[in-house]
Amino acid sequence: MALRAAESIWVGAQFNSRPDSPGSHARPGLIAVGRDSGPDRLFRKWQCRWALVPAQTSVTPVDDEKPLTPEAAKPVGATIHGPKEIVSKGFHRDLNFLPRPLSVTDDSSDDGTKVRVAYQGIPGAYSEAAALKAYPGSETVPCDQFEVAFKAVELWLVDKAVLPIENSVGGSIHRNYDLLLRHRLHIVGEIQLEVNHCLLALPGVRKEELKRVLSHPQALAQCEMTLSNLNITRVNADDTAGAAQIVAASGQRDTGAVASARAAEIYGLDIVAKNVQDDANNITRFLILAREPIIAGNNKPYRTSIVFTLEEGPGVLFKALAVFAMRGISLTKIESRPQRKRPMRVVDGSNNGSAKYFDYLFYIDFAASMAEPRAQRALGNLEAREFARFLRVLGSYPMDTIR
Ligand SMILES: O=C(O)C(=O)C[C@]1(C(=O)O)C=C[C@@H](O)C=C1
Repeated sequence: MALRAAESIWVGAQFNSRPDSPGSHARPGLIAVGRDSGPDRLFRKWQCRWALVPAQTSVTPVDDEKPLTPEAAKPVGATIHGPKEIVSKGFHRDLNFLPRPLSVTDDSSDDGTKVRVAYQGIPGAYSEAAALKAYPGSETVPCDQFEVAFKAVELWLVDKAVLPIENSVGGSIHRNYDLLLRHRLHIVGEIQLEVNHCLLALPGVRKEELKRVLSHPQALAQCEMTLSNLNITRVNADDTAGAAQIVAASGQRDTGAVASARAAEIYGLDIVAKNVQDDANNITRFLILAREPIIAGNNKPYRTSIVFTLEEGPGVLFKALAVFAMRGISLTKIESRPQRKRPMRVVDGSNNGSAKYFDYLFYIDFAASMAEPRAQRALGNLEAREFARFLRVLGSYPMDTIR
């Protein structure tokens, strides 16, 4: 029996199913196990595998089920491809009730209903457009804050969350980097959206009449030059569509909003100027988050996102990054964020007194899949050579290309 972990069993059996669905109970025979030693342990640690194991594991048997026989436990590989290929011997119930194994593309909910996707903002926000681009025909669920979207996934209120992480003009959305670490969701995909901002106002208003404009801070930053030229005061709002809604409700003719053409339609505003962003190529990259990771493949370009902290010493960041360069792996993004729980590090400079440094978390995206041995070795090296004090793989997922 493969992958019978002599070491610890560290992943539960409840993947891809709702807590109240019949398949969500831990079943004897099907459990996700991961080993914590061996050459590709990091990969296994992150990726987790399905294996069939006999009932005398720590899983509580469901009353009316027979324990799985060793014969039925044989086709370990079959569980990766789907429950239908599992030999049915030993089970009382329809095998379709079993939890689904992880899959590369996971775009339907377990019971065949529409995927529910959380986003921050209200209808007409760019994040809603990104959610629909990622999951056409899905049911989009507005959330008033980024953190609410994270919680909605964790609490099974939705299946996925689509959240902005960086913009080609405004840069990183730091709040979401921080939340990625604070919550235990997995990045299962990304989506890039061309953002074309419009200046919206009450019907009949000309853009010269506007004294004030409301929008999301990122959107205002993306239109910095245009708004300065028009000499308009900028006011922050929770999201672009929310700004449009406020303008529509306020009835103030001197107040406009920077938002999408769809927001103008929804909230009954006029578009007084189109494409008001400073850069014609204004692209926002969104992450797709889920409760379970996907199994990374290598049939298309993949990106992997990790976060780590470093040990002290000269050139440690250089050495950490070298583990990728030495294996020909390109880094596509590096972001550092202060460590909230340990913001300062005191380094004893002996005769010269001690110095205080800010302590950082490093978020790195690299262009390789965790299915590739070179990526597994790079991370193994990062951890084994002890450059990294803490390391977490946030996800390994197919890269999006502009469509
Ligand atoms: O306010 C919205 O419409 C959003 O979806 C948020 C957001 C962001 O947070 O960056 C998304 C895309 C644009 O870059 C501007 C704003």
